[in-house]
Amino acid sequence: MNLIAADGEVWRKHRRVMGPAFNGKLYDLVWKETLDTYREMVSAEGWLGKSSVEIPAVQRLTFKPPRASNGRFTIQEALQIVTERNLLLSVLPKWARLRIPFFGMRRTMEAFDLMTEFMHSQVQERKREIHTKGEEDLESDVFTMLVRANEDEGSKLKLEDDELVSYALDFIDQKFKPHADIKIGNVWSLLFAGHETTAHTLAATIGHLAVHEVIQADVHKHIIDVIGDDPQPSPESYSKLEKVLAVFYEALRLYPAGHILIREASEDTVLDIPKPHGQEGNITIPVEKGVQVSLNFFRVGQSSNLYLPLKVIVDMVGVQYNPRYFDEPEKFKPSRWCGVPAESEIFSAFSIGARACLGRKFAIVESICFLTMLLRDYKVEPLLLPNETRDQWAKRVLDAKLVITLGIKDVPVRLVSRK
Ligand code: HEM
Repeated sequence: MNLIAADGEVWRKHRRVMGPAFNGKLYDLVWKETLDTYREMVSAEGWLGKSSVEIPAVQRLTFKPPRASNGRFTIQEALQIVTERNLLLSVLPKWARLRIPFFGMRRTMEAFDLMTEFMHSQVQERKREIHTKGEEDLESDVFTMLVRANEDEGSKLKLEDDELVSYALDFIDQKFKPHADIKIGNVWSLLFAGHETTAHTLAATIGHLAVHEVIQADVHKHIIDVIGDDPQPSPESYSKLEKVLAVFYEALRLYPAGHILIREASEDTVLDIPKPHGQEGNITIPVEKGVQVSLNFFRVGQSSNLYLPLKVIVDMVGVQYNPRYFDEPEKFKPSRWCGVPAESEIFSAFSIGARACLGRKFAIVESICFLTMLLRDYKVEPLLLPNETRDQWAKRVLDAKLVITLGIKDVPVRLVSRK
């Protein structure tokens, strides 16, 4: 069980353990870490002193987690392999995983081992700190909170070892028969929830700014107005950078990383939903307790008034492209977010209500900081193929790609130094 998968009382327990870690102190830390990460990236990529650099896929940068290595490959590579491969692994019995000579299976298993070792070493380090440091000297980052809850013998909020760092995703047993052994501790679930989603959205933001020169110039001016050439802008700048937030929100609306949400009716109920945009009246759908609910409709025939509910999922792409809420929904128009209050439900890509994304502000602070620094220092241009126009680039690149989360295809760009 983990926070994302749990329901009812178990969910409440996990949320009570993790919720307090998502506070102002954490967001200041996220801001500072992101500044350091940005600087490290510029230096490690060898961009210093160059007037421009070409990046065949900007995802190569936005997907990079912290550096660490076991000599075979880095945590960066391991995490990428793990996120790409965990579904493939789940449909192979354990014994077959090391024996199957193709699909880079050995490398995949090594990546899992490295990630697991890394997680356990982090846990051990946090445990040492918990036992040796005083209360006031302990960090209040999410990882520390989770390990403390794991150490909290006798407490109602104790997290079991399984709930901390375990990982098993097996849908096939040793004899190739279907079964379900799923254990994804909170640390893994946070990694999956936070890493790919943010990385995809950053890539989509950069891709759209590359072809929307006027919008990019306006955002750049705004950044200069707010932080000037300060090499270490303070976390307080965050709340003033609303145009950077608007481009991030708009990219996330176009590519909602959490593209499906599963909901189960906890009691018999009736959904009363407006007909598609431009049509009068509502559709009423009875939903029985236990049914998994969809807000997506399938119209029977061209003109009939019969709608069949597809009772499977909440279709987040449908919500974000609904012309009832967004004019010209296919267009990249960040200005639609200007002046929208933070608590408005119109921005729903992190979901809304009790089960909304716990990492929303984490993701936003991190992304605003990264985009602000990148766009202040570099102009982003599309990296065109020979004889390709910008419009052709946009048609080729600005399209969706689905792995576990929804994202954008590889975004090739040129960064031109503004210094
Ligand atoms: C752009 C980045 C992100 C997007 C678009 C996003 C989107 C979402 C969505 C749509 C949900 C609801 C899922 C559902 O109800 O089935 C969710 C839940 C959640 N997200 Fe995020 N997320 C992002 C980043 C993060 C980050 C950085 C973290 C952690 C550091 C995080 C942690 C979580 C957690 C723990 C939940 C489950 C909350 C609960 O059920 O109580 N997310 N996210």
